[in-house]
This record gives sequence, C-alpha cells and structure tokens, in this order.
Amino acid sequence: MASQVTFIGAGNMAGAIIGGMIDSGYLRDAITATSPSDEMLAPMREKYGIHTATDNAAAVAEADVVVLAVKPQIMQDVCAGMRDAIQARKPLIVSVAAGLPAETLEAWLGGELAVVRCMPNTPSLVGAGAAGLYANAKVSDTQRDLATELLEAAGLVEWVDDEGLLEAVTAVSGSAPAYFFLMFEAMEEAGVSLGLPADTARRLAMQTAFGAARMAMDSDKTPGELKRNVMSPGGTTERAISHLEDAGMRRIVAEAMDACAARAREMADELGKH
Ligand SMILES: NC(=O)C1=CN([C@@H]2O[C@H](COP(=O)(O)OP(=O)(O)OC[C@H]3O[C@@H](n4cnc5c(N)ncnc54)[C@H](O)[C@@H]3O)[C@@H](O)[C@H]2O)C=CC1
Ligand SMILES: O=C(O)[C@@H]1CCC=N1
Repeated sequence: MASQVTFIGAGNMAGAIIGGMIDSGYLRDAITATSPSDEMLAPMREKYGIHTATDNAAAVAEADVVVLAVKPQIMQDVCAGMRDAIQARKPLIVSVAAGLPAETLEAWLGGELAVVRCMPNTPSLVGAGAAGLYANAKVSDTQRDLATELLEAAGLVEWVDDEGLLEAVTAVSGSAPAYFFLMFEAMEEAGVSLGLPADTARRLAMQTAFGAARMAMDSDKTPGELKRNVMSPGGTTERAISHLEDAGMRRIVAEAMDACAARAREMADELGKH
C-alpha cells in the first residue's frame, strides 16, 4: 500500500513534487494537499485528482509523510497549529523550506521526529529539478528511500551527510537556475547588439544551454574536454573563452556562490532561533 503523504502548502514547490509523483504513477488517493483557502486547492483537485483540506491538523492525522511546503517565515505558526496531531502520529517530516534547520523544525513540532530537509530548485516544476537532501539521525532507511522516491519524481536527488552542506547545495543548485537565466538575458542582449532579433537570440541561447547540458550529462568527457573540443586553435571560441577567463569569470562565479552560501547561513541563523 502506498504511504499516505500530506503536503502542508499547495504552491509552486508542492505542485512540482505532486505533479512528478503522479506522472511516475503514485496513487492519487494517497496524496493530500492543504492551504488555508480553497482558492489554491481547487486547481490541485482538478489538475491532479488528489485530496485537499484547509485544516492542517486534521490532514496530518493519518499521514505517513508530512511535506512542509509553506514559506519559511510562517513555518513556526504552521507547525504550532499541528504539533499535537504530529506528535500523536510521528510521521516522517520532509521540509523543502529554505534556511530552516531540521532541529528547529523538530522542536517546533514537539521533538523526537524523523526529519528530512531538502533544498530543491524551480526546474522541479518541469520534472528537471535538482535537490540536495539531509536526514537527521531518526530517519530510518525505509524513510530515506521514501523521501528519495518523492523528490526523484521531480528530478535529481543527491544526499549530503552534513546539514551545513545544504548551504553549498543552495549555491550550486537551489539558487542556480537564476544564474543561468541571467546568462540567457546577457546573451540575448549581446545577440541583439550583434544584429539578431531578440526572440531569435533568446531561442538560440536557450537551445544551446539545453544542448550543452545534455551533451555534458551524456558524455564521459569532462566539461573541460568538451570545452576544448569547441575551441579550434586560433578560432572564434578561443577568443571568447580567453576573454571570459581574462575578465575573471571563474572568480566572479566563486564569489557569487560564496555570497549565496553565506546568505543561506545567515537565514538559518535568523529563522532557526527557537
Ligand atoms: N521557489 C524556490 O525557488 C524554492 C522554494 N523553496 C521553498 O519552498 C517552500 C514553498 O515555496 P513556494 O512553493 O515557492 O511558495 P508558494 O507561495 O507558491 O506556496 C506556499 C503555499 O503555502 C500555502 N499556505 C500559506 N499559509 C498556509 C497555512 N497556514 N497552512 C497551509 N498552507 C499554507 C499557500 O496557500 C501556498 O499554497 C518555501 O519554504 C521555500 O523556501 C525551496 C527551494 C527553492
Ligand atoms: O532565493 C532564495 O532564498 C530561495 C532559496 C533557493 C531558491 N530560492
């Protein structure tokens, strides 16, 4: 029998994971999503055919897994409202909230709980997400497999054995879709400066990124080797890559990712006080 999974919150992240679960054949009848108003829930019922509820405590009463998918800023109140129901059942807690430590969530829900903390990203919405997962010591192997199954429905899953590494995951994948979107903007603008229509430049840039990612994932060559394969001696790519290297592209990327991880640590400190 499928494990009963209740999503607290029915927004982007919950929708992405639920959509993936259904596409990979998870039993609709075993999935519930909650939100304070029925406005967010009607589309979930129509699109996915799952159960919905506006009462969080009632919705977790028979859950084997509770996925916390509300904004970090309201999480403490949301946890307080279902604490007794969670303690009565002790389901696996899976949180996708940015910045909130597993220990804090466990405390807010009354303690002694198996907690998996995830850092997913928005490409989960198209089944191409990348998520880092961390399990506290109370998570069993079966629960770990279940969390993998749920998150893999929305893309790649990588486990880390130190919770602090989720800050690095935030820098490498959680926030990183935005780095690539910035690159698309910059390439479109530069393409327009070179005379291309904006939509042509955008389509070419995006398809090239998609092709490069797919090629790198399918190949046993390193990204460095694939890069050198594009660079004919004395040719155009060599000129472009030299410019990026001389302008400090690697340093800029490293500094941006350091800043991202530092902010993730700050957020954990700000949100995690309990
Ligand atoms: N958007 C992103 O790139 C990423 C988001 N996350 C995390 O995912 C979590 C959810 O984010 P989104 O799905 O983007 O937000 P969202 O705003 O799309 O969804 C939040 C949902 O919570 C519901 N909600 C509000 N109060 C509630 C309550 N008292 N009880 C139950 N549900 C309630 C809202 O109705 C809404 O359905 C956040 O904690 C965020 O940190 C994590 C990684 C990436
Ligand atoms: O920008 C943020 O804080 C969240 C966490 C990762 C992606 N979005």
